[in-house]
Amino acid sequence: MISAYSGTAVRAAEQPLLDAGAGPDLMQKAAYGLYHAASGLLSSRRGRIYGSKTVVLAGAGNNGGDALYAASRLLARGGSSTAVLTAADVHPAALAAFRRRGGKVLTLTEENTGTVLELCRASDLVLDGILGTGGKGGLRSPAAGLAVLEPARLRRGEAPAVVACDLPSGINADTGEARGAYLRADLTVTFGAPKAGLMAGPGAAAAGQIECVDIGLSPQLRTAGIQRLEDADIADLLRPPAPGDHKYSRGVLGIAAGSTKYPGAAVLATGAALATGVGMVRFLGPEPVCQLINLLHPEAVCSQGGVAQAHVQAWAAGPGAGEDEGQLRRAVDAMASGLPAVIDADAIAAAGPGLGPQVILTPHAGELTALLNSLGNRTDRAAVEGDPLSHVRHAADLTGATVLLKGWATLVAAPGGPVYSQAEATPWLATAGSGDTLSGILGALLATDTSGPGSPGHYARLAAAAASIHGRAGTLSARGGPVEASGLPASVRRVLAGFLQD
Ligand SMILES: NC(=O)C1=CN([C@@H]2O[C@H](COP(=O)(O)OP(=O)(O)OC[C@H]3O[C@@H](n4cnc5c(N)ncnc54)[C@H](O)[C@@H]3O)[C@@H](O)[C@H]2O)[C@@H](O)CC1
Ligand SMILES: Nc1ncnc2c1ncn2[C@@H]1O[C@H](COP(=O)(O)OP(=O)(O)O)[C@@H](O)[C@H]1O
Ligand SMILES: [K+]
Repeated sequence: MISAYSGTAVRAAEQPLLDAGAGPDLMQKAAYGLYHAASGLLSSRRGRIYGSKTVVLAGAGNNGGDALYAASRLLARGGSSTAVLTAADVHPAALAAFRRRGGKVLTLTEENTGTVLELCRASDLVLDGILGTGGKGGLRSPAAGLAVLEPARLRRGEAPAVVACDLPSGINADTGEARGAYLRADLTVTFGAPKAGLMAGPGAAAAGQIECVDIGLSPQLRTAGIQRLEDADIADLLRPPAPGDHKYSRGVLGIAAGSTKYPGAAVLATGAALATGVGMVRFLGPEPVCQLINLLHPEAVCSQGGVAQAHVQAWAAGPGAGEDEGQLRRAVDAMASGLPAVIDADAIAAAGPGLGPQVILTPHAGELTALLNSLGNRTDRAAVEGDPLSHVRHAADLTGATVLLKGWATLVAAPGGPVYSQAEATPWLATAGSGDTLSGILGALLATDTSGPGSPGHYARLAAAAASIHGRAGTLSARGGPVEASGLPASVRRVLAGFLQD
């Protein structure tokens, strides 16, 4: 499990060490970690450090100090380096050390921004040390002019690798918000602990890969702001069948998805649930959709009955329900059943206060906006996309349900409890029907779960695991190209086989 902390929490953890005079030592540890990661990147891109060109973007605070000390170490290995100062009062000792090693220095102005961008693009590496956890708001002029710099991962052809020192400059370390211009990175080398702002919203998309350097803060860090499940955590949540199992002991999932208008959603949700593994799928829906499911997934048991008549361990309801009154009624009944229930798409609008954490709402940003507005919380989609962390937390607290907000980094908030962020997906997953498969995956995990409600955040962990499996399946399906939602179940099977074999 990776635990991320707000910038505020990390700064509070640093304070006793700073009070004890350990500031310079912490900075050297941070700078060494940054140098180590940057030199690894340079070696993999061009074979050696000797002869490499680095541009350091250095702001007024300690973040600039870290970056300058790291660049000094690269200079010592035969690289060349130019420091571009974005503020007047850059860390004096770090700047002096950089100069002593032969680094060149220039000051950024609005007039020379074009030249500096060319210098960056002609280099091998850009170290972003403009702003760290002390940053307030987005980048201001003249540094704001550098925000057009694209990291190598987003460019075709030659481009410098951009390495963010602690966090991409301009990103809010607590929330991941960008309240103005910000830089994007290929790699973020973060100090002490990952910042929550690297795992949510614009910050998550800007950070690139995240590497954490231990500078000895762990004993001081208490409550994580965001957690991320890793392989072992997900494997722990999976329930492969045991020798004594039969189909009912494994778990039965009730699916109320699809409508005569959107029959495909039923096929995708059912296909993904079967690929994730359940004892049985009981499918409820209108006659023509049942016929389609019988044809494409003959193992599913179909009926046009209601939720009360179906004996299941969990529900997945809502995908492709459209305005089908029968399906929307089933989703409402599933929410009220007390059983674990994934509620997606059109059915999310029926959610209100007083739900339990076993109800998992799975909105995208538009659906979350509508839900919050319906609960009297005026907001718009841009605000949700700008600060998904606060909005997903708020929705979980207002409804009492677990809320999974889809996106590049999918966030899952338990009411009053932990928040998880999973970012294994590829933007190719942003395709019609992909959300329907997520409902099926999560429904199957809920139906086969035998550990019960247990600890707070249990359902949020299952939802995070489903998002991770879905994201990995998307990445496997894509291999750098388009994804068709109907191909996802096959990849889900392969992802799970990987977990179960390890
Ligand atoms: N404090 C420590 O001992 C350690 C801190 N570390 C580094 O220190 C950083 C935090 O250092 P600081 O507190 O100096 O903060 P920053 O390095 O983030 O810099 C804040 C400075 O930038 C200015 N500023 C704030 N917002 C601005 C904006 N939007 N535009 C232009 N200027 C702006 C402020 O006036 C202040 O001078 C961390 O992110 C990390 O990189 C590391 O060296 C590890 C140890
Ligand atoms: N930019 C993105 N990068 C990675 N994954 C994304 C991105 N945008 C959306 N996704 C994922 O794709 C899926 C889309 O779901 P959804 O919007 O419900 O689609 P649909 O309703 O058409 O099935 C979600 O799992 C979401 O997390
Ligand atoms: K930075």
